[in-house]
Amino acid sequence: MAFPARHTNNYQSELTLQQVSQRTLSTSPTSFHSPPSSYGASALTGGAISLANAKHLKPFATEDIKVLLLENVNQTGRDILSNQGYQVEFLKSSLPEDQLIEKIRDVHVIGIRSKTKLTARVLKEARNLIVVGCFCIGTNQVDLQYAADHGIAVFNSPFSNSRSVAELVIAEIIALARQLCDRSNELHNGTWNKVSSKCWEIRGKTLGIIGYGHIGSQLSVLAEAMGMSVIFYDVVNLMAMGTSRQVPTLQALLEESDFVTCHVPELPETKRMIGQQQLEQMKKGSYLINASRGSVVDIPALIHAMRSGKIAGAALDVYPNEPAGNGDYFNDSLNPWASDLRSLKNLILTPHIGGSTEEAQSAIGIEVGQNLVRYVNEGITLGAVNLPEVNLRSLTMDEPDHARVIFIHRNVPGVLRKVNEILGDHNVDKQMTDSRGDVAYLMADVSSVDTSMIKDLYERLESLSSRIMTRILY
Ligand SMILES: NC(=O)c1ccc[n+]([C@@H]2O[C@H](COP(=O)([O-])OP(=O)(O)OC[C@H]3O[C@@H](n4cnc5c(N)ncnc54)[C@H](O)[C@@H]3O)[C@@H](O)[C@H]2O)c1
Ligand SMILES: O=C(O)CC[C@@H](O)C(=O)O
Repeated sequence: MAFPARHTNNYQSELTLQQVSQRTLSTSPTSFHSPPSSYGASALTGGAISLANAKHLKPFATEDIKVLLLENVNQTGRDILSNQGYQVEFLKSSLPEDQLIEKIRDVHVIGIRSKTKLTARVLKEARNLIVVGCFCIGTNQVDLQYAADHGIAVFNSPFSNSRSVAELVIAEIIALARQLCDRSNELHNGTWNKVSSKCWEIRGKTLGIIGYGHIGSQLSVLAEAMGMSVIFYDVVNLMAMGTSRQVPTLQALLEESDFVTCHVPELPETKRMIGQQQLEQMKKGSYLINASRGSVVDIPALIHAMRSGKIAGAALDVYPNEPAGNGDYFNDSLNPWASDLRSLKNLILTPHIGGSTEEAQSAIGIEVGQNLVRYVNEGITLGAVNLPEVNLRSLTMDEPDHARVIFIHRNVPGVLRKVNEILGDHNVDKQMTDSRGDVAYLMADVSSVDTSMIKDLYERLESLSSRIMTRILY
């Protein structure tokens, strides 16, 4: 490459009118909705209503964008990236750290799901990386602060699989109440065991939801439709859906609920938030469900509570350690209590499939794929989880001598003055800057730039002491 790492090629971006108008109107991450698949089929893949006047941005350097997609990212996302002309390498599983480090050294874009740990140690080796796409909701697997401090944007799909998780939990509530999996397993083994003892309807029972965000609130609506009473506990004061009710403490929720289900993110405060003490506070004969993160429930404590009969059943979709790919890995060397867990009755164990439906994966592929393309091609950070959200309307063919300058920098006094001195020989048509913590993101479209000036602009911006990363798209 002619210039230091972390500047990038830029490819033609073919935009639909629909996208352009959404882009102009959207200023908040909450305004992002997962597009239906019919929308996604045309978006960024040569849609019928492409904006003829959109400027085709040219590469800054001559190399192609290299993309590494791990963990079986959906075809929709793969297509969006391949159709841009990027070099896309696709792997079905995640990679052990040493192999990940080898691969990540070259790539500009990486797409992962929940298994790939992008720690500071790994990201340090990612010399060319400009953006991470988490093709899922959770972003706890990425060191978001390290990424921001090094100008690497991180995107996710905040609610494309929420409905899938909520539906799985509904299925589990009924399955636990009826001991469905045990009866099915017995009959698979030839045993007819027709019992009604300790099998219940869910109508009239109380569901306690811990974490009333996208998934928790969706679940609340479904559970009430089936005749359950819903209470929830959340650190934020939230509007209750239907006739559900927020309770003031976790203990209040645990003491009142017949079913307790966890939908909190992985945070220091949520680590083992359901441990021995909380299990003791639950009603005798109640049920526990965890489809959030494996760190949230203390599993040895749950094993103890189930053996003692305090907890009548449980469903786990997530575990402290999960294998990198499919296979017979769920054993004691992965998690020391695995065989104890596997021996329990009325315990549903699923391999982190809460969001694994065709609908969810397809929508996630489209949403994250589009975010990545928009960031690589145009520097737009709308929806980023670790950088300020900055957006400018697209350059058009009527602006042939324009360049888009992106300057990610430390949020310290005096930077704008210095940047504008550098841009001062040109007309700054539009500019936006915003900060998030210690990192600020400046995007400016400048005119009267010919290609011979770009190297100079780039080098002068790179020489500023506040610089984290400079990109110039033209
Ligand atoms: N099993 C799966 O396949 C699967 C799929 C999607 C998401 N998830 C997990 O589920 C989590 C929740 O997803 P979401 O989309 O509903 O997230 P969300 O951010 O919309 O909601 C999380 C809620 O938890 C609350 N919260 C945070 N800390 C809390 C605490 N200490 N006590 C009580 N409430 C607290 C927040 O205020 C928020 O309302 C994700 O972070 C992800 O880890 C798992
Ligand atoms: O698909 C995955 O690997 C993760 C699913 C889920 O935990 C999420 O965070 O969206």
